[in-house]
Amino acid sequence: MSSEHSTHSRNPRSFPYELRTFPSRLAEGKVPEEVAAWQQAVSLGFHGDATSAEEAAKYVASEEVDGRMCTGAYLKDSAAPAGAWGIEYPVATYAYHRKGLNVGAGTLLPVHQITAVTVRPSHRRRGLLRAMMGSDLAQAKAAGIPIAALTASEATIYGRFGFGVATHACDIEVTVKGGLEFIVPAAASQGVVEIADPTVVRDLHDGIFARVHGASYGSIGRHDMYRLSSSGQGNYGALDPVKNIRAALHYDAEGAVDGYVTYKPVQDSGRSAVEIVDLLAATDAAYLALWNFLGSLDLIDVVKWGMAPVVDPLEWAMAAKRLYKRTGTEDHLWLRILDTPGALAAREYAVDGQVAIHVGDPLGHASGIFRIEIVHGKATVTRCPEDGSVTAGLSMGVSELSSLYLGGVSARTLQAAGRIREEEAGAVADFDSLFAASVSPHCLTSF
Ligand SMILES: CC(=O)SCCNC(=O)CCNC(=O)[C@H](O)C(C)(C)COP(=O)(O)OP(=O)(O)OC[C@H]1O[C@@H](n2cnc3c(N)ncnc32)[C@H](O)[C@@H]1OP(=O)(O)O
Repeated sequence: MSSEHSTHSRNPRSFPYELRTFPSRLAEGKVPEEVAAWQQAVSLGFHGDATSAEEAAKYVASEEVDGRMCTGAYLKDSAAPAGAWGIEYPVATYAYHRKGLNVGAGTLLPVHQITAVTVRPSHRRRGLLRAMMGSDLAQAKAAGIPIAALTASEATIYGRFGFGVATHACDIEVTVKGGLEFIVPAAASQGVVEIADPTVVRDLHDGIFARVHGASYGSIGRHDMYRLSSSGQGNYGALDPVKNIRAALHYDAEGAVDGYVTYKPVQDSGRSAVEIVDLLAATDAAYLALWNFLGSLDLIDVVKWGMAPVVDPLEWAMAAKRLYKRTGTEDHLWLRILDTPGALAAREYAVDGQVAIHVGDPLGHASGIFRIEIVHGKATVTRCPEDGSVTAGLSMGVSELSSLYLGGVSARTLQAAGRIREEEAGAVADFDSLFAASVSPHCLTSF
């Protein structure tokens, strides 16, 4: 039995549950009962509708593409009467799939993406999340995965497990009444934008996303359901196509599609608005041209988007910068380094230099003193003895290192926030010169 399929036993008095891990996959075209019960528990945890058999089959078919592994926590025994949710329904759920994280220089680092974390209301605050997380991160580390990731329902949950915010997403509102004016109009009118049936986006999604992913620092792989949700062809909780979603494609000079936007009209405090469902642009030209198109929509006052980058070229392209309003900024991608040398050596660095850091990790996966030496943009990371012979310039927790990893926040900022300690004068500045990123990391994927 592989470690990923193991059953864990604990003292029944303190932990009357067993954890079981299994793949989300169809068996002879049908959803296995264990997987169906797990899907119901997830719906319950997120206050969704009960999942129909037809929906469960579609979810599982999609999750099979991702190689999703599900963990359930099951009561070892229960006095529940027949028909009630007894030992066959998990009281807690947890899942992962593994894709890639763009860490620069064309490297897609294997990443362990955690999702579908729920604990039944009647079993909360008894350590179920802690048990599932502890067991899962240990297995990911043992499998050689250098980093874990999630997008969180609340910002207060995951720091204690060593996760740190690595990217943010912004809510923006762009006033487009009368059209968008660009400082360099030619930069926003390359190629052609044309309306398409949204089903076309479902089929184009994977190819275009692969290009965007490969080119976008901080991007994380998308699960299969994105083909449907981006194109309005269904999502968790609602598999019927959404009728008011529209799509426009961007064609490059050779006539190849290198970007798209899907959007839908919404009423917004008396204003006529469209909301972007998904916008993928493999080139700068496609990005501005798609915005130029959105700016040309008649009868629309404002375009809204919830996934804009922290530093957005659109804002700098617009003649009337004040018509671009950032209405919110939220934590988006949380990372959790599991293998400090592996993760740090994979990242791209702009300048050469060296720094030594001390990393604390209550779970032990990432902790130690590490010397990071960068030559020609490549890091060599050496674990140092902890016998006092090596002094680290900086001390931080794994959550802080995970936030610093992509350069989305500086060590100076975390020092000012009281979260990292400078042990040797100048170490914060040295660290920042090495870890600074020329582009702000941005991730267009939630999971
Ligand atoms: C990646 C994702 O899937 S994000 C989705 C997360 N899921 C949800 O939001 C669904 C609704 N919420 C839930 O199902 C549960 O409340 C969960 C999963 C958030 C927490 O599960 P629990 O089993 O209650 O957590 P557990 O008892 O293991 O608590 C572990 C620690 O986290 C803390 N904690 C748990 N939930 C929260 C919370 N919502 N906010 C702040 N702290 C929390 C606990 O206080 C405890 O802290 P401590 O060990 O430092 O004392």
